[in-house]
Formats: sequence, structure tokens, C-alpha cells
Amino acid sequence: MLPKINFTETASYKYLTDHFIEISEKHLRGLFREDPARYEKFSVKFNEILLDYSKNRINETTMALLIQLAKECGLKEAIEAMFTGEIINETEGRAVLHTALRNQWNEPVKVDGADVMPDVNGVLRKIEQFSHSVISGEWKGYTGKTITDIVNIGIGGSDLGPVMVTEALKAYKNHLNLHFVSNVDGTHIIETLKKVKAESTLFLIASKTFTTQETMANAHTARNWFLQEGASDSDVAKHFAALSTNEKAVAAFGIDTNNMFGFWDWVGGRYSLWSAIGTSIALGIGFDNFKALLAGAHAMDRHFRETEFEQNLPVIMALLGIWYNNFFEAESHAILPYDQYMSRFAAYFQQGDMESNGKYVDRNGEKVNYQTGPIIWGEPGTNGQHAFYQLIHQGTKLIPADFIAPAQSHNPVGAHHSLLLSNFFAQTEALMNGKTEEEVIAELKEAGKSEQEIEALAAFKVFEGNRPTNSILVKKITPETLGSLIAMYEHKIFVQGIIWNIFSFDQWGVELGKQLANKILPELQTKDFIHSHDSSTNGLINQYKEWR
Ligand SMILES: O=P(O)(O)OC[C@H]1O[C@H](O)[C@H](O)[C@@H](O)[C@@H]1O
Repeated sequence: MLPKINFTETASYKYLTDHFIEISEKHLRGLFREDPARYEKFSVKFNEILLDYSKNRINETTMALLIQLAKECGLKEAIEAMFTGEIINETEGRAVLHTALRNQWNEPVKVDGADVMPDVNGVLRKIEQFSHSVISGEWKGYTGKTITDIVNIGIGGSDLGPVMVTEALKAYKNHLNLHFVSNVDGTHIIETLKKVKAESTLFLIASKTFTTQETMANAHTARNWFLQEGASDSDVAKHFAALSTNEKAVAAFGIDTNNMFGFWDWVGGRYSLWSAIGTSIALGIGFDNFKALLAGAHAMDRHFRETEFEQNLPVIMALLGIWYNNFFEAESHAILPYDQYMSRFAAYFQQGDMESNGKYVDRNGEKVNYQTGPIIWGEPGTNGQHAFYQLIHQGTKLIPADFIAPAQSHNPVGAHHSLLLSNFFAQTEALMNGKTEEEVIAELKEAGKSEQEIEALAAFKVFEGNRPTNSILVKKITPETLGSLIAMYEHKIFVQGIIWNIFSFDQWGVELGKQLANKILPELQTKDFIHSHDSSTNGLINQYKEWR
């Protein structure tokens, strides 16, 4: 059982409330001036990942109090409860063990007294054999051709992880073309099918439950297309595999259960890329690289479980998030990778974070009286700079941001990487320091502007600064480093959920929309105008019926 403490009633929270008043009046520029050792104090290295959090609105007291808060909320015990397979997802009665999927040391992990590692390793071996066989060309399609294209059909956690990882590790890609179909909008599957040939395509139907409406609709359309292209029912086994926990539904769909890669109810959808859901990753970049991704995540798991909070990357990031969310009242958090391959990283953690911590009921079943999960968003730099950074620099909202960049590029062409990284360093410096009125006036004078022009322009050109950022500099985006980075964010989410006293591993909030869509679907299949809803929903449905 997890502790059920209201963190706003702890002693450290009260100290933090007073301390906040003191810190909120300080400028980062001043904090750096006062303490030249800030970087040494507020940066941590883990393998080839450096987290510099010195450009945050904190001092040593802030960190000490935040760590005290984590302790008062029972974080240490909660971490052990997760790693040792306790039923911490209480509303679904499940353990939370994505860490077992990458447990490369193989120490036993027990759920209800039984070690899950033999099953985990069994599925990994099956993925290894399958991916070798498809990549090497040993696996043949129904006309005897080798496989050239993989189409992963899944949504949410059965899509976003493999999409993000295969994009982030594109530099490791082999000859197989990967396609991902998620949206139930027919456009997604139709446009994908235009690019592939039935005889050389392998479909992976990725769904934990194997009941998700979007995925089932796309899977049926794919199978119908496959048969229309000239294949027969007996050929399906060579071209369809399932990644799921639901063997019965897989068999009912007509997929040979020999082609099923299983996982378990203790793997949350948004934490499942490490499981059989990662089969498309193993196919696209090879099993050894998939294994290296797991090893990187495992290394971060050990760091998270074993390191003092003061030096613990996920804990530090989580506590800083709480500082802005609950004291500075920041509503969102930006993730800004300076790496084109990481273009889906923020989208991935939109699900990871917002589906986990977007909750207003605490672990006691009471409505919370404080803010929980932030809005996560972001795009790769430098694109973001030319789009929304204006608001981060001069808007009225405080937007804490994580800047992520690799020191080494996979594509070191000309001066590109220096150009990219100069922006990475410049932006966090600019956000921190800003530009004072005196600096603006001096600049305008130097540019030869008149007193009048200076008077008219100066106010618009001032940057307040004092905008907090984390800089995450990694040596290179390798499978290991990416695995560690993803696990770092996963554990950050966990820590925040513990402190906010919410259940981070259920997602009841996605059910209502699904239920109503199921009710509306039959209403769309008749010609009659409907009156069963409110006037807005009726009006929209009836207009749709008129126009379709
Ligand atoms: O893998 P599936 O069972 O098809 O589920 C796919 C997705 O469905 C829902 O939207 C859940 O909220 C997600 O967490 C899940 O990843």
C-alpha cells in the first residue's frame, strides 16, 4: 500500500510556503552573482547524461526542503513498493512493473509470490528470434518474398512509444521500412497501405487489451485489404502478428497464437514500449539495439532506486516540477529537444505524464485542494524558437522548460551541430538573464537611434528573464542513453504522483468519451434526426447527417 498523505499538510510544505516568498523576490541573475558555485552545486551527472538544474529559481534551502517533503511523503517506501511488485495501482488491483521488463540483472521480481522474470525473458527470446528471422530475410511472405515493410497498428501506449523510439534512433535503422497507423480516421490506414505491398508487409497488431476500437477497426481494414490483394486466409499467419495480453481475443481475430508476443496486466499501456509492444523497435533497429535500450533504462532504474535523493536525477526533476506547479502556479511544462530525431519525445510524454498525473481525486478518494499534473508540450529546437518561444520569453505565463541536446550528432555535417548547440546554450542563458532596460537603451544608442526612438521602443525590447530551465546535455543519443532518458522521465512522473497523493497508473478519465462514442455510433447509422442529447450535440449530429 502506498502512503496516503496530503503533502500540503506536512511540515516541509509549510516551510516551503514561507521560503517561496523569499525566493519569488529573487532574480536568477542575482542568485548566480551571489553564488559562483551554483553550477557545481546544482548539476548531476549519470553515465553520459548531465543534468544542469542551476538555472532554476532555487537555492540550497529550496532543495533541502523539497527533499524533506519527498521524505515526509514516504517516497523511499513508495519506490520500494513499486520495484518489489506491490499492488500500487490500487484502483485496478495491479502491480506496476515496467521496471521488470528491463531488469537486466535478473534478480527475481515477484507478483503474488511468483517470479515474473522467466516469462519476461521468454518473451524477449521470442522477440529476438522473430526479429532475427524477419531482418535476415529467413521469414518469407506468402509468395516467398522477404519482408520489406512493417506496419504497426496500435494507439496510445501501443503506438507512441515505438513511434518515438524508432524516430529517435533512426540512425540505427536497418533496411525494414516502418509505418505506424493509429488514428481511426480511414485516411491513416489508407495512406499507409498505398505505400506497401501485401506480399512483403508484416502487420503488427499492437494492443494490450485487443479490444481498442481504433486498433481493431484498422486491423480489420488491413486484413481485408490483404485478402483483396490476392492472399488467402491461410496466408494471414505469415503477415500478421499480435502484441497483446489477451490471447483469446487474438485467436478470435484469426491471428495464429504462435505469432503472439505476450505481456501482462502489470505493464501499463504508456509504460509498455519495453514489453512486446517494442517488437517494432526490435525489428526496425535490431534486437541488440532494443536490448541496449532496455539496459539503459535498467541503469536508470538502479540509479533511481539506489541513489540518495540529493543526487537522484528523476527525484530532482520531479521536485523542481512540484516547486513550479504548486508554489509558482505554473500550469505547463515544456520539453524542448535540440535533436531532430527526438521530434516525438514531447508527444510521447504528453501521454506518459498527462495520462498518469491528470487526476483530481487523491489516493483517499477525496478531491484534491492543490494542483496536480502540468500540461506537457514541446517541439524540437530550433523550430520552436521561431514559433512559440516569444511567449516563453516575454509572455505573462511562467513556463519551466527542459532543454535536451546531444553533444555529438549522428549527422555531423558542416557547422550544423555547432549552430544548433549555440542556440541550445543561448536560449537558456537568455531566459535566465533576460535583458534590462539599461542594456536595451545602450544597444539602441549604439545602433544610432534617436532619443525619441529609444523612448518609443525600449519597453518592448526588455526581457525580464528569470525564466527557469533544466539543461540535459547527453554525449550522444544512443539506445542506452535514450533508454535512460525515458526511464528518468517515467520515474519523475512516479515521484510527482506519490507527492500529489494520486494514483498514477490508472486512467479512468479516458473512459467517458469512449462510452458516449459507443452510444452515438448506432445513432449515426440511421437516417433519422435524433433528439436524445442536449441541443448542441443533437444539432451537430443532425447537421452531420444532412451533409454527409
Ligand atoms: O493497448 P490498448 O489496449 O489498445 O490501449 C491503447 C490505449 O488505450 C487507452 O486510450 C488508454 O488510455 C491508453 O493508456 C492505452 O495506451
